[in-house]
Amino acid sequence: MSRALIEMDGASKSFGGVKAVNNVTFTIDEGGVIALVGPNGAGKSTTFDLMTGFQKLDSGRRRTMGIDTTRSPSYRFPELGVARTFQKVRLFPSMTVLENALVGGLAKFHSVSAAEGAARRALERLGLDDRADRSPAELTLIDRKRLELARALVPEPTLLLLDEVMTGLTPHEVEDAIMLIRQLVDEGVTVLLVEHLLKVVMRISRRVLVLEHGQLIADGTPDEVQADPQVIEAYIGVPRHEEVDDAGR
Ligand SMILES: Nc1ncnc2c1ncn2[C@@H]1O[C@H](COP(=O)(O)OP(=O)(O)OP(=O)(O)O)[C@@H](O)[C@H]1O
Repeated sequence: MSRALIEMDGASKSFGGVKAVNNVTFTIDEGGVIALVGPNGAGKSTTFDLMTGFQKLDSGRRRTMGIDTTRSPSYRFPELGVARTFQKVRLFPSMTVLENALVGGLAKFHSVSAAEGAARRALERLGLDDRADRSPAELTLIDRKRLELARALVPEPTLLLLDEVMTGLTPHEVEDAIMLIRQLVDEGVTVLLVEHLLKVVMRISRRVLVLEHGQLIADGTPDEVQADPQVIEAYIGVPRHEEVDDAGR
């Protein structure tokens, strides 16, 4: 069996009376693309926050690269090989594009010049190197997303968590994003996606986890998950025969 990168054991998180994540257990093993899907408010982003130390677990445990990180803060994760993007792009407006990318490498490299080298390589990869000295305010939405992805790549992660990076992209931009994800996988990066574009998810993932109301209701291959009645009911909300009818078959 391949190496366990992140193990969540009985993870729970509530906000007031809302159980955002409710006793969830899963392991993210190494290799390929894995997706975390579910309806709006199912707890996907909170699960990402719990996996990366951006939210404290109310109960349950977390291991990262085999180390108990249940109480570790978010800044420890890049050096462990885990990086992420956010659903709402988080950039520093008073810093340049290069500086925003470079921040992603400080915890890993412990030297500004090494982090700057990695940041320049990541910006080049995302096609932003010609705007390194600009303000992020001058970038379009897609380029701000690219910059956030560049920042996540700077520490050269083993596991990359992408929170809805394809939302709002044109079909052409989605294909570019898929190509980049596949290149990263070829280089040995494991990619965990939260994504609403189900067709894309089913095309590129080897494994799909489904959350509903904070609980894990399915975990399997795209074919297994799409055939699961609980998933069809909860997530797609349309009985299978109606879907088939819609497709004109
Ligand atoms: N910081 C917070 N404070 C209060 N409630 C929160 C907070 N973060 C999330 N929630 C609530 O927890 C639940 C799960 O939210 P979460 O954002 O994790 O779901 P999601 O699956 O990522 O949703 P979406 O697909 O809409 O992004 C929702 O009911 C949400 O309103």
